[in-house]
Amino acid sequence: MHSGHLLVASDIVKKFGGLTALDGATIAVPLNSFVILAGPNGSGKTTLLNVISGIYQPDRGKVIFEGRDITYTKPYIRAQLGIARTFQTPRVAYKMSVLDNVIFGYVSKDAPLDFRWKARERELVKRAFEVLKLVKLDHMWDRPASQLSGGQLKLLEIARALMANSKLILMDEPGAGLNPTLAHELFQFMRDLSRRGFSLLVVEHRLDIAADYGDYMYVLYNGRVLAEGEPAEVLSNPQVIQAFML
Ligand SMILES: Nc1ncnc2c1ncn2[C@@H]1O[C@H](COP(=O)(O)OP(=O)(O)OP(=O)(O)O)[C@@H](O)[C@H]1O
Repeated sequence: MHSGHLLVASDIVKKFGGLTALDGATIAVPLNSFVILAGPNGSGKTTLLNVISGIYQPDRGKVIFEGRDITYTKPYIRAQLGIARTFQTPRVAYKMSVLDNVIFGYVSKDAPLDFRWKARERELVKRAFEVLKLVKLDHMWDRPASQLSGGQLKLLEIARALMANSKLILMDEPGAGLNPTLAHELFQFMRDLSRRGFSLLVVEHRLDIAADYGDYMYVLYNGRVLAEGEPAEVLSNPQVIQAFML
């Protein structure tokens, strides 16, 4: 089961004291795919992203990335292996330029100063520009990140993940706070990325929009997978409709 997948999180249980946030959830992300993780508030979506990125360790279950068991590996090791995470509120350095955000997002903040200096070498700057071109922010390279719009900040976070050569990008509600036009553009961009060698696992509430672009959807409910499959099909499942109404 699930052979050939980039990531498999199987039978994940995560408890917070007496509360069971995840209760045996299993999801898989194939190579080159855009997978949507949906579910009502409190169903365990963010907790599952945190278990996959290593912020939490599960009480039961396994996380397998490229065939390797990473259930108990530290977040920075997972980042080195190719797992990137973006957050609901973009975590960028607002006073730094767009270009420096891409470069220094790649070089860890606790890296020694001379290493950080080396990061400015030509090759890295060149690559940062290529990545910025990909997210269409190259014309803004010397502006402080504070001048970017909400949608552009999300693209900047994606740029940092691309700069780090990530294979799997975990995103928490990228569509939040964007107008419908921008949300469509962002999801289209994410779909394009998934056709260029990156896989995405995305927690999203704007399902009316995201469903058009995702390859596969999981719906969590009370910490378990209630339904999975092609997005349009999943969203017309009566159990799913009921879960979202409760
Ligand atoms: N660090 C924590 N300590 C205690 N309880 C937590 C913690 N993190 C999450 N929970 C609880 O676990 C459950 C699942 O939360 P989680 O944030 O994963 O849900 P979610 O599906 O992402 O919800 P939302 O859509 O509202 O973001 C909730 O009941 C939440 O209160």
